[in-house]
Amino acid sequence: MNSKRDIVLTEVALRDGSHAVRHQFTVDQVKSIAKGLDDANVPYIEVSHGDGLGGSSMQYGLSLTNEMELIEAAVAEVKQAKIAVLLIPGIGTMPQLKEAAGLGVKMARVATHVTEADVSAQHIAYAKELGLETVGFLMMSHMASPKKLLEQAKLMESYGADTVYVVDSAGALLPHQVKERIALLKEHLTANIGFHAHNNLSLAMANTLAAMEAGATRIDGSIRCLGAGAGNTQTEVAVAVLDKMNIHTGIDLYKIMDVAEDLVAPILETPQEITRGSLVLGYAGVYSSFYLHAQKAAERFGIDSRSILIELGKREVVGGQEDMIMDVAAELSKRKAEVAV
Ligand SMILES: CC[C@H](O)CC(=O)C(=O)O
Ligand SMILES: [Mn+2]
Repeated sequence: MNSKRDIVLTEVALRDGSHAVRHQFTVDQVKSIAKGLDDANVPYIEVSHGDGLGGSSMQYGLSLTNEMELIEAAVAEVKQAKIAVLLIPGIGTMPQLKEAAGLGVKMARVATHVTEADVSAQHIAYAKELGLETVGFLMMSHMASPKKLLEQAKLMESYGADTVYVVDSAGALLPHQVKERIALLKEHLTANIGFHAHNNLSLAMANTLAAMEAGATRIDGSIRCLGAGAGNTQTEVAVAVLDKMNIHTGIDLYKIMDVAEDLVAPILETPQEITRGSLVLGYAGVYSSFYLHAQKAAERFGIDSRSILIELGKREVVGGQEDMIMDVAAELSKRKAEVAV
């Protein structure tokens, strides 16, 4: 197989998909999926808690299995793929990054809210010091103007990021908005440009193609759409579409289809589809990882999860503010009770 890839895909189901399975991945699941992805020649496989290293907590959701065990298991299974981790400064720590590097991780993706790139400086520098390929990951990119996004991307590049990602965490961006953002970064950065989509408005594939057209050379996918909210760009679909466009991903189409059908589909609690909840996430521009929390809060307070998500969107909540979900739910439920009196 020709090994030169036109587009480099990072498979995120074993990290972003952690949100969708309430962080309940087992060692056996990670082993079999990582092995299948490696065998299909996927170049990068991200493994961590959904909120990155150190995410296992009451606030973000407790992991069933220590993520270092999952990372170690994935590293042991792969022959050619590189294992990546996500780290959000303030949630994950430098010692955890060091531990992951010691286990054989090859790439660190340092994620911040789109307007807070400055908090990634130390972590990006440390990841480089550890010899890791390093990505700056600008989350909730729909919340910043293209000009602001460029300023933040430049910061990450100046800290040493090899690649800077535009991250559509809420699946809220429209194709022309993706194009505008990626094109601007492409014009002004020397780092590789990446794009991470969510499918809440059914635009993940279209947005990924728009990003590539504007110059992105790194993309993310989640197999069987196993990611937060409605999932990400579906990896096996992206491989098929890009193949039809004569864009070489290096990934074996039949093998990746089989991993999706035989290994990933059976572990989904419900099929990954655009439910009204995930649609509202994209429409309101709220973090996909807030979805399950909002559902729980809605059940607890007897209100519609959509009202919670729309209100969170109005308040422009950012990752790390999951505790606001219960506050908003309590407030809306109180308002509802007052109106009923
Ligand atoms: C809370 C971290 C988040 O899941 C990272 C990510 O994949 C995104 O922002 O889309
Ligand atoms: Mn994501």
